[in-house]
Amino acid sequence: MRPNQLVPISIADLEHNAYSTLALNALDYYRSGANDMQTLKDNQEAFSRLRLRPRILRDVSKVSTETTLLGHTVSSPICIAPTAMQRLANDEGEKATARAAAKAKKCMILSSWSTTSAEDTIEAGKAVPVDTTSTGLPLYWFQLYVYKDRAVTEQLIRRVETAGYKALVITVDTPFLGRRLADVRNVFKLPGHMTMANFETKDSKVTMATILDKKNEGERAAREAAGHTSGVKIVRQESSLAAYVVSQIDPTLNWDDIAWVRSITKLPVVVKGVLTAEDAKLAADIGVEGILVSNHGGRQLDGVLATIDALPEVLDAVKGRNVEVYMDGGVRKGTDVLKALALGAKAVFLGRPILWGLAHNGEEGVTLALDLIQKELELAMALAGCCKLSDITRDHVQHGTFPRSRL
Ligand SMILES: Cc1cc2nc3c(=O)[nH]c(=O)nc-3n(C[C@H](O)[C@H](O)[C@H](O)COP(=O)(O)O)c2cc1C
Ligand SMILES: CC(C)CC(=O)C(=O)O
Repeated sequence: MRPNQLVPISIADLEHNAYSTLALNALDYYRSGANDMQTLKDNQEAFSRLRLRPRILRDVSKVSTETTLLGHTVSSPICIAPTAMQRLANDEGEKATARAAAKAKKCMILSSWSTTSAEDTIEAGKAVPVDTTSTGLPLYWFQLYVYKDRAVTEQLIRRVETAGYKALVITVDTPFLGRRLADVRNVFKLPGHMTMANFETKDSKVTMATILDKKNEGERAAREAAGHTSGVKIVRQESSLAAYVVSQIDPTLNWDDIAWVRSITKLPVVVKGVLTAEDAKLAADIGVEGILVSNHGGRQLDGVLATIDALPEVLDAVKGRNVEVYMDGGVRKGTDVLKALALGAKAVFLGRPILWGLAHNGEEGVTLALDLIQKELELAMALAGCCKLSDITRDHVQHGTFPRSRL
């Protein structure tokens, strides 16, 4: 361990350590939110505006967090959100995360923009022997960005169906990339030896580096055509990711496309990026199996509600409908998980905490991150008088610090 690093006993410690482990390019990409990062900050702060209402004298000697997600039993409602390019944190990247998910029997969503292919990632998870002393199995879902080229999208769906992913999570909050200022300043790009592994063909390796090089070539040609000499400082810098999103991702995406995806696959569909009652109703009307309340970790539209604050209106809007509701954003502690479950979320997903674990030491670090927050949840449940997830109710949480009787 480096001199200023901590022996990690919380997600906050893992984050602290990652700041001195990761290269600036990767650290900034992982930690940033869009623009002023108001929503990024609020995602965590909103949890601390909620207060817990524990019950006592309930025999909490045994606590179970087992649950089901779209019909599959997993050990816990704590899951892994899709984060792109995990090999920036550790060379084993997505494989390390998949193995840690397998050991913990938790659900992992793989990003479309992983630096390990969908097949190699799930194979790494499947190679981990299953712990038969408890029920449940690891579960892998695939996050889908819908490409302009629908043939590319469909081909990817077929691949992940064959590989064994059990749901498609369509991200709907990224018609364009949010403006993350640090990435713009760093002119973020993926190192040349890493690829967007799901989009590699024999003839062309899609790397951020090649995309950026092409773009800079274009800019140089434009400057020269305008009478400037080459070597002039680039005035309009851009992150290569933003350019990649513009070139590949379909900003015309709409509800008909969600219906189209549903029509070409038997896999259940989860819509990721819902923040309002209006859209939750539309998602339920179209028949999706899951809604992930998410603001993309504060990386897209800055100034939107913290997800824990948006969760209640989404839940109210689809009450009684056949759709599971999950949330992500700012979940860092067991008590955060308990608050989200008390409000009614079926599960929570962790984004950056997994990356901090990966940066700490690959698979072991992800296992540690998952274990720390899992143990915190179990303790919080016991201290709140809950032995199983169905014991957790909306009465276990309230807004603000006034006793409920005086609100
Ligand atoms: C570095 C990074 C990369 C991400 N990549 C993706 C992605 O490829 N697809 C996606 O749907 N969401 C992506 N997200 C958003 C996460 O899935 C998730 O919504 C968010 O990280 C949750 O917030 P948290 O980081 O506070 O836990 C990314 C987030 C981060 C921090
Ligand atoms: C490649 C990016 C669009 C992945 C992403 O969703 C993110 O960086 O937030």
